Amino acid sequence: MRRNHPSLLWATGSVLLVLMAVWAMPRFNLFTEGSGELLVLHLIIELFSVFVALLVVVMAWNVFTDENRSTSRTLIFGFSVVAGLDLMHAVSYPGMPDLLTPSSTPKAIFFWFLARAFDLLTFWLLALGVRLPGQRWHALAVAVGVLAVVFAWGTWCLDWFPTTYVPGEGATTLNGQIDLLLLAGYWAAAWVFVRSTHSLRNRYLAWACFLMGLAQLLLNGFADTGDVLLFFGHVLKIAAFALIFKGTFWLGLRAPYNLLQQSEQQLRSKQTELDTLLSRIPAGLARIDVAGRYVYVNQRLAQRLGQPVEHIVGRPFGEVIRPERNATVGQHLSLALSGQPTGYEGQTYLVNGEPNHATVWMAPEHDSAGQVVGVIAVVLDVTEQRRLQQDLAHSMHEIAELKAALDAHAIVAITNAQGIITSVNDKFCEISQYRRDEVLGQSHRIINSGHHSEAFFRDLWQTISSGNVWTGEICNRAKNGSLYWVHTTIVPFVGKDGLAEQYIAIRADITKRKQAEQDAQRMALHDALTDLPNRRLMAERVSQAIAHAVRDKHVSALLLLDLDHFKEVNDTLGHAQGDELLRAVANRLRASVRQTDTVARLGGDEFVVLLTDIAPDMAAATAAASDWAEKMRAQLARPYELHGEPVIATPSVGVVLFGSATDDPEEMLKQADMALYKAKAGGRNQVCFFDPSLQAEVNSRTSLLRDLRAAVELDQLRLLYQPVVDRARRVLGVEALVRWQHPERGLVSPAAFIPLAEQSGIILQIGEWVLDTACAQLSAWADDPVRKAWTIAVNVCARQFNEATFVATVEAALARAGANPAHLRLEITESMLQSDLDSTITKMRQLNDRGVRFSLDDFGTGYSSLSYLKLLPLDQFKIDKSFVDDILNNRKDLAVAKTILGLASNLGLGVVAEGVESAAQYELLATYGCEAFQGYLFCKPVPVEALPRQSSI
Ligand SMILES: Nc1nc2c(ncn2[C@@H]2O[C@H](COP(=O)(O)OP(=O)(O)OP(=O)(O)O)[C@@H](O)[C@H]2O)c(=O)[nH]1
Repeated sequence: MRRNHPSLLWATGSVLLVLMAVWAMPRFNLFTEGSGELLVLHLIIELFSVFVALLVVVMAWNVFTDENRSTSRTLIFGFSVVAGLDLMHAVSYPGMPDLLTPSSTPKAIFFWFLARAFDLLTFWLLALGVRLPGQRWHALAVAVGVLAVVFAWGTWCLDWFPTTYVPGEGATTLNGQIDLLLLAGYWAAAWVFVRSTHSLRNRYLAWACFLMGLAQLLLNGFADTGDVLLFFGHVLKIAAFALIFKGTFWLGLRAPYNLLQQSEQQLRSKQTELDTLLSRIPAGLARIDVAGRYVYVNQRLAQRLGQPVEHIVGRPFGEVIRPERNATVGQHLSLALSGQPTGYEGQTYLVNGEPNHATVWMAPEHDSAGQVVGVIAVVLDVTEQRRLQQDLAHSMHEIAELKAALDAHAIVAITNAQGIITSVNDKFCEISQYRRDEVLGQSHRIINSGHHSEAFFRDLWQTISSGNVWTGEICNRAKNGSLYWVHTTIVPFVGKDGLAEQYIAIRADITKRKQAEQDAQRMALHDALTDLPNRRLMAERVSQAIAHAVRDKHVSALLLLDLDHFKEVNDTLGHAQGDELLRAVANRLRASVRQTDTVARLGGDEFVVLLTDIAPDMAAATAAASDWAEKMRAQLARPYELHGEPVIATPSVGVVLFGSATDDPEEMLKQADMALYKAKAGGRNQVCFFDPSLQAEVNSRTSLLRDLRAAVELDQLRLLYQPVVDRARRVLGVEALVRWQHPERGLVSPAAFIPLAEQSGIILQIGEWVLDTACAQLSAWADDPVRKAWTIAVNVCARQFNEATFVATVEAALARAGANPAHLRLEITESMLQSDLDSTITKMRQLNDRGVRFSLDDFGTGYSSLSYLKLLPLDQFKIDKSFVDDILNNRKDLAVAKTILGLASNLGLGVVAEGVESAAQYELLATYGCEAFQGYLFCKPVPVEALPRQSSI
């Protein structure tokens, strides 16, 4: 509406101006009625209207587009009628030559009114958008019909039309009323045009209607045909027709032209858009004509071909592409030109020499008649795609290999989120012994061994269902009921919602390792020889037994058993037989206890029996334990049969009872050991109970041992020397004897500390010290004229001699002191010769080769086999003091001494008699050939300073 305001203002302004002009203007006749000028002018004006109306018709006939056809029918009909009627009006104007009937003002007015009625009708049809049916020629034919009727009416039947003009009086009232009616009709039409679409045409037509109305206003009430108002009215009509022409011309000629321009513009922009699109799409495009020439290539293809677009277009493909592609491209082009779409993929090289993969499609292009006019080719670079495909294939291959490797080595199962097995590999079936169809659809419960607690599986599910990896060891049960262990890793596959969708379980068979672990664990807690629990397990069992005993208020007993002289079995029958005996002992012990009791081997020939809950109180327990212990002692004391030979191995048994919370396993074992010690000391093959008085004895042993350990470092050991003399009492050498000078205990006798030193191993340290000291002494005597020929005899105990490093230790001592090995004499005992004789001989020979000499100490007290004596590099025998002591009264002792002397003589060895305390002993021994003597008769063991300074005593 706002856009119409200026028009409305103009219209209102024009109306007011015209009305004011008409009002103010003096009325006069411009032309004399019927004058020639008037006629010519009127004719020109009307012919102009006719011309314009005909132009409109011609334009509507030819130019209007299809959608305006209906409008064009209205225009053709309306303006054909108007042109005809205006022509009739002009021709019938008074003064014009007569046409069939005389020209007259009423006749001219009749045709005028009808002409206006039809142009008003046409305006309304256009304003209301009424579309006339039929074809253009229908509209023209109806118009011609109407004209014929109206012409006939105006020519011959004018009387039928009301009088609108009276000559001499002018226009009638009716004339004025018709004018006003027309005016109203025009302006109403103008208003409808304004209110309808705001097209340019409608605006022109609105103005035309308005001017036509205005013309009718001027024509209203004109006096005669020469009236100035009549003239102005016609002028306005010309103006109105000019506007009609303008409006219809715009619609009919300008608008299509504009449309054309617009279309061209759109076409151009579409073309640009298309070009941009075609150059941007990730494919090369080409149109090739039937002659194989490029009609179009997009930028991408041109780049690919390495030439600018303008160089390619118009040239045959063979000149543009690489020569080696000619055959393939030509072949497919021919196929496409034959009307068959085709495509291929191939490798080529780009201008920069890079290899390139492309897929090419060729499709025939047809014209409207269906003839093939060319080919559209699409070239798609698939290098990256191929590379990805290759990578993918490679990855797939790798995954397949990985899977194969996994399947070959791991047990794999996949389950859904609910734990239902959806896939298993062959290994799974192999180890579980289930067929694949037996496990698919089942949960892992099918292989549950019952070994693990519910909490174990709860924890597992909690871990994996929250998206975490679970790793652990699981014991499963195979179909045949056997158990197998797997190291398991369960990996959840988490979906987009963060929840596990499926699980993959990868397992490794660790049954063997588990078995080994269990074996190792068993070995750690059991004795390999007898398969009895060992010391560690026994300690645990004792702790448990203490707890039970306290809880149940029962007394239990711990028995410590040690075979008597087992060492002799080893020594005489061999270690293997010793083992056999230990196993037999273990079996007898096992067989003689209840299931709830425990038999353990502590080591060597020591066994422990734990008898739980034997009685409710100590008195009863003592009796019960005594019975048990006696029973066991008797069982073990029965002869054994080792390789057909009967062997006796009695046990000594130490018993300790327990039942209070303060009992400590280690302490109890010590107490049992004390009782055992007592049994051994009491003559063996007997049972002794632990008695607190034993404790004191043990304590004193312990403190002695503690002091002994420190003795060497604190320099508390002393070496005494006892001379060895010949028959003329000339000193041949000395025997070194160790003593312990304790600050509080005083001089401790060797009998008190040497066994303890041997048991505890301190003897090694002491032995080394003795060797060092003796060698140093030899070295010190090297320049002494009296003592330089003396030998020093050093006692070597079994433990020391059996050390693998014994030879090296002696050599090192000699080397350190720079002593002459020939002056060192090592005294070994018979018992040392009973085990591993070969090694003994080797060691002795090694040292003997260096010059060291050997004496066999205490000869006659042991079980020396005479046969091997000759194998040993011995230098002398020593007759034990026990034979010398009673040699004067005891014939047997004398016989032994004589035998030794005889044997030595036969073997070419020397003999030293020990413990010679009286001259009678000395003389008797000398009588039987003894050449060397040692004893209080000559000299007690004395410090080096107290040794005689002269060569004889
Ligand atoms: N055959 C065999 N002998 C062993 C084994 N372990 C230790 N021995 C030997 O067992 C012997 C234990 O000796 P002891 O108990 O100290 O002494 P014994 O000869 O039994 O004398 P008493 O116990 O004092 O009556 C030593 O000779 C060890 O070498 C073993 O596993 N097998």
